[in-house]
Amino acid sequence: MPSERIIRIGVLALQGAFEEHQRSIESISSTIKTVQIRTPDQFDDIDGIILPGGESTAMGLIGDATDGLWHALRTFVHRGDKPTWGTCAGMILLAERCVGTSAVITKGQSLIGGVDILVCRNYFGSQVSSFEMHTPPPPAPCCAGEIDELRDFDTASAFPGVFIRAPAILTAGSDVEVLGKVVAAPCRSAAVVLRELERKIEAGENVTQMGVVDALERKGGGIRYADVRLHKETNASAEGCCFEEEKKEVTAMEESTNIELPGASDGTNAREVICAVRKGKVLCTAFHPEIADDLRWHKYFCGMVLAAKNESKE
Ligand SMILES: NC(=O)CC[C@H](N)C(=O)O
Repeated sequence: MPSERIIRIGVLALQGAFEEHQRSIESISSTIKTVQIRTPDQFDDIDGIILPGGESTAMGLIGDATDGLWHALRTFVHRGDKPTWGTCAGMILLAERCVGTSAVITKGQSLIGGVDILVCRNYFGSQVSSFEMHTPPPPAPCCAGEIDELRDFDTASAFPGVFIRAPAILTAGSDVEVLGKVVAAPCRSAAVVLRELERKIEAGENVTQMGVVDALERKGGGIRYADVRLHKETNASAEGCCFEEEKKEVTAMEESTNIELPGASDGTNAREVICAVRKGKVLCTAFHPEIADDLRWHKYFCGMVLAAKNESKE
């Protein structure tokens, strides 16, 4: 195999599921290799990069503290000639706007940006609320004819989306192609954030970042986290109560603390959110394809890398 036919995909290796991505990519074909990226001088030698899932706040802190790394990564992504794929925390890094940011960082989350999306961190709940659900499959990879293993692609069956403390995309700009949506209720802290976000939007504010704590501490009309109950939870517990007194208590709490979210007409707060997008050469997925037993998203990304490599030769 001539070396120019080898594809080299970098995987940001500061923290998180980078080894799982490497295993998935390398199991596709012997012509596709991966390399762990930790320093700014490594970007010239790769044909594309994956920003893995893990913890976006931690990655931002490490990235900012590593001389030149965040600058090199921003340059790579924003130049837009080679593909980037962010999964879960990696997707958060690629967002232009982010709500539900951590209380640990007061100066805001250190984002790479590049995709006009507004993400809500931890929309689907905490680590213990991790789950798997059917999500739309990716489109067939382009240039599939060039690598045997990318052919015969199943575009019909659902993809097993693994959501681990996953973010949701709330809105996407007009230049962003939506590749997948799911219907899900926000977890309690995300519901607080969404309600405050909606209030700010109605007041004409342009929100680029907002922390959970910012949403909670608003003066006059602010709510205490401990008081918050979602419709789904309160309804379920009221039904499950054995004692009248307990039932009354739950009902009273429901009246005073339910969060009315926009679009929650069915009383469950469930809403349609976006879980996969593409903007030019940047791909984002909210879930973790690297731990699903299904290589289709990895194959789709390899198709993007192959197409960009062909383009650069023209
Ligand atoms: N599995 C993940 O990547 C979780 C992402 C995490 N909630 C974050 O904000 O970074």
